[in-house]
Amino acid sequence: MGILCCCISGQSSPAPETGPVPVFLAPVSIPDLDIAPTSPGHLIEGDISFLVSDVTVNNWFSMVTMTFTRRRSAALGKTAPEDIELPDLPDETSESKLRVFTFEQLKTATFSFRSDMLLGKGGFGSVYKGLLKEKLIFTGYARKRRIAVKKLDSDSKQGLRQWQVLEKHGDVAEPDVPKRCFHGFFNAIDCEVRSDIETEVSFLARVSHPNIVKLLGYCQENENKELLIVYQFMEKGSLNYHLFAKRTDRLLSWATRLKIITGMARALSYLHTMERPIIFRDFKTSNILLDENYTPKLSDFGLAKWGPGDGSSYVTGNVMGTYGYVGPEYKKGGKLYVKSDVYSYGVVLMEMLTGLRAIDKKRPPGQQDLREWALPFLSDRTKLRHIMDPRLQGKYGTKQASEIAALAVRCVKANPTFRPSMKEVAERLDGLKLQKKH
Ligand SMILES: Nc1ncnc2c1ncn2[C@@H]1O[C@H](COP(=O)(O)OP(=O)(O)OP(=O)(O)O)[C@@H](O)[C@H]1O
Repeated sequence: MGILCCCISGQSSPAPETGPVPVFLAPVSIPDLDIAPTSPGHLIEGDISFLVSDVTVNNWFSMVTMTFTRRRSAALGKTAPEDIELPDLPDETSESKLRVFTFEQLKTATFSFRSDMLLGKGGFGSVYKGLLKEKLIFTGYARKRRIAVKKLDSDSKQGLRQWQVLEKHGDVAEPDVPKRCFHGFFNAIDCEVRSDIETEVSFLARVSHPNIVKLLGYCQENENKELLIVYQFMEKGSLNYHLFAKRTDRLLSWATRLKIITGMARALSYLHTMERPIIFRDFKTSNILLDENYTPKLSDFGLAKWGPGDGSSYVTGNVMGTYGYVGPEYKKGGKLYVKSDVYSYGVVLMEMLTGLRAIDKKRPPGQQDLREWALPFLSDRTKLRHIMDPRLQGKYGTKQASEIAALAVRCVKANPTFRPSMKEVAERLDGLKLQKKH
């Protein structure tokens, strides 16, 4: 892969007072990033390499001009150096744009996978916070870009675990657990048997949406048997951490809840209306991540599956998902529809209204399954307030809440054909003009 390096010239002319300083960019092919500091105007060093190799010249141009503008503003006392932020990586994530990391790079970024960098553990590995050093030599400013690194356990059992969740409750037959095997990240998508991590990367590499977590790259070092995935860092972690917290400092306001459900409806609608639809299959609060502004992003495509591509309405195969969120047509009948995601979305809507988990064995009998218990309250406007999350202390839009409750009831209909499409759900939520503040 050719690497572009931007050289700057023409610095002798005085910089204008406003607007970006003119810079001249010359693409130069260089063999690696140990650039001899002899050519004037090198802007980069260290781990900035991925920016150089991944961004287009346009991105480079905006980065350079921005840096100049900020540097000059800083000199004029307008901006403190620590305010400097690098532009985000390009939005389009495609296979070719993904960065291939070495294990050493990710080890350094996570301080050797230090325990205090651990963000959480999931079905097939642990997720660590990482800091990638990026330095702009020209300005002398450095910054660390935050990333999230998912490290696959050597013996991943996610598929098995998901099966057990369903099986424990006696809802499915003895599962035929797929054997773990590795096809390579991008060849696996059409294989019947593939690992969750392959599925995750191969789907995430094909999608791009503001409400879907961005895949930045991966590391696949066979000699070390290491498989790692690198994502954008999501500051506030997963939705369930906030929604079910007892602590009031993690309380999600009504406006934030609306922002989250609207963003998720858009993400699912995007997946379902792709040329060949993608069924997410494991929609739940722990797979919704929140950034610093509580913008929600769908994550964890480990169970995602291509939807029907031949005009039929469902696909079949092993039943996978999480108990409490799986529609009856799939759980009992093994038929997976695009609208099976709509069912799971409806259950999440109920959780967002009530602040209660989809399934909680600690609740009194009759209340343990949220869908069963909440349906009569959700269907009757006059009863809705009895089940609204008490932590909201009544601070919610009554009309909005009843409209969302009515949507939830439609989403969890036993027959998938009676459920709305995610496109319709997204449009209805948009129509409520919900996104004023969080
Ligand atoms: N991009 C990210 N930024 C910040 N935190 C993250 C990110 N991805 C995951 N995490 C954290 O790591 C935890 C584990 O994530 P992971 O996707 O492995 O598992 P999960 O979705 O919680 O569980 P499972 O995979 O079993 O469904 C999450 O709950 C979340 O708190």
